[in-house]
Parts: sequence; C-alpha cells; structure tokens
Amino acid sequence: MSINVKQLAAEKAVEYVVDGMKVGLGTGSTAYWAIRKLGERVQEGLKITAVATSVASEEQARELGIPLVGFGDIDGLDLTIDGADELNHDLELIKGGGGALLREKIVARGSKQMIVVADESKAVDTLGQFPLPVEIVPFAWEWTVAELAKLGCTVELRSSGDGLYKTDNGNYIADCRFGAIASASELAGSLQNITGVVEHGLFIGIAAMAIIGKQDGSIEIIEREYGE
Ligand SMILES: O=C(CO)[C@H](O)[C@H](O)COP(=O)(O)O
Repeated sequence: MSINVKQLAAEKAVEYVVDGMKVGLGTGSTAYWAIRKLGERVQEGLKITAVATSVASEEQARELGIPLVGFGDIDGLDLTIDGADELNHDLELIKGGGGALLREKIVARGSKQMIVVADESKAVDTLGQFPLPVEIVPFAWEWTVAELAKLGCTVELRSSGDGLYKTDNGNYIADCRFGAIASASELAGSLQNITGVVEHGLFIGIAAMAIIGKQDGSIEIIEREYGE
C-alpha cells in the first residue's frame, strides 16, 4: 500500500507549531494536510492565529475552526508552512503551480521562518523542469508575455475552463518554460525588471527548512541559515 507522502511531510512540519504562534497557511495539496493537522491540534487546545495565502486555504481553515486574521492586522508571523513545485538543495523554490504565489511570497517574507513541505518528486538538482509561474497584470498582457519570451522561455498564459485563469488578486499567470535555470537569482532580477510583472514564483533566500516525505516512509530535512 502506498503511503501519503504529502501528508507525512506536512504533519511533520506541524510539530514545529507551538502555542501563541502566528502561522502562515500555504496553498495546494500538500499544504492542505498541514492545515488539516493544525485544525486537529486547534480542536485539542492549541492556541494560534493564522493568515491564509489563498481563498481556498482560508475556507479550509475556517471550516476547521482555525482562528484567522488579516495579514495587516498583525505585526509579522512566526512560521509559514507551504508546499513547492520544485526545490533544490540551496532551498531555492519554484512556487505558484496553484496560482497563489504572490500572497504566498508576501506571507513567507513576513514570517520569521518558512518550512517547505513536499514529496520527493519535487526535490531536483536544477530548477526549471516545472514551468515558472509569473503573475502579470491583465492590462497589456500581450506585451508583458512578449517581454517574458525575450528572456529565452516559451510562455503559455494559464487558462481555466473556457477563459483565462485569474488569481485571487485578479491577475493572469504566465507559465514560462525556461528548461534548466542556471542562476535563479539572475533570472529573478530579470523578471522583476519587466513592467507588467507583479511577482514571479522563484523563492530565493526565503525558506529555512524543507521537509521531504519519501515513499519508503522516511523524511529528509534540509536546513539553511540566512543572513550570516
Ligand atoms: O505554490 C503553490 C500554490 O501556488 C503550491 O504550494 C505548489 O503548487 C505545490 O502544490 P502541491 O502541494 O499541490 O503540489
């Protein structure tokens, strides 16, 4: 019987949550398990407040009775637990497969610590197999997409049903296929320079720990220190 490796990683991360913490709730099918476990612990008496990174995570947390506050109502978060689409050994991430990258990055940057939870298929030597999600404003999106393509990627505007996918912030997502990304920080700089780009899914120097669940039932933990 195969085990649920996403659940394995997510529940391990929830062990780092203690009374009084302000917790950032990630988005996606791995973060889902972390929120579910947090809900159980809240029902058992854990005292936390939380900020959600998407409407979906907010609804899940509300149903589970996790006390929610707005990001602007508190003075920073202690810990954010979130998934990733890819991560390397330097804890550089690609995020945004679920379209929540902007709020996810704000919440993670506003936290003292971010723990990434993932199954082993997400751990890679070189980022870039997963198309990099870039959130762009709808105005002049054709121009922004053309500017993105000049960086050497093929760009696909994300669709949903009959129309274009819209983020919780009302923007579009351009999925950019770069292939192997030699330098995530250089690429991040180039993306930030394009007017029309709201945010990109490269998370660099943000995550302090990754908890990776494996099919054999084991867990790998990667840790990094920043600002030394
Ligand atoms: O960045 C994200 C959403 O914007 C998710 O964390 C990422 O897509 C991973 O999702 P999953 O755990 O479902 O594989």
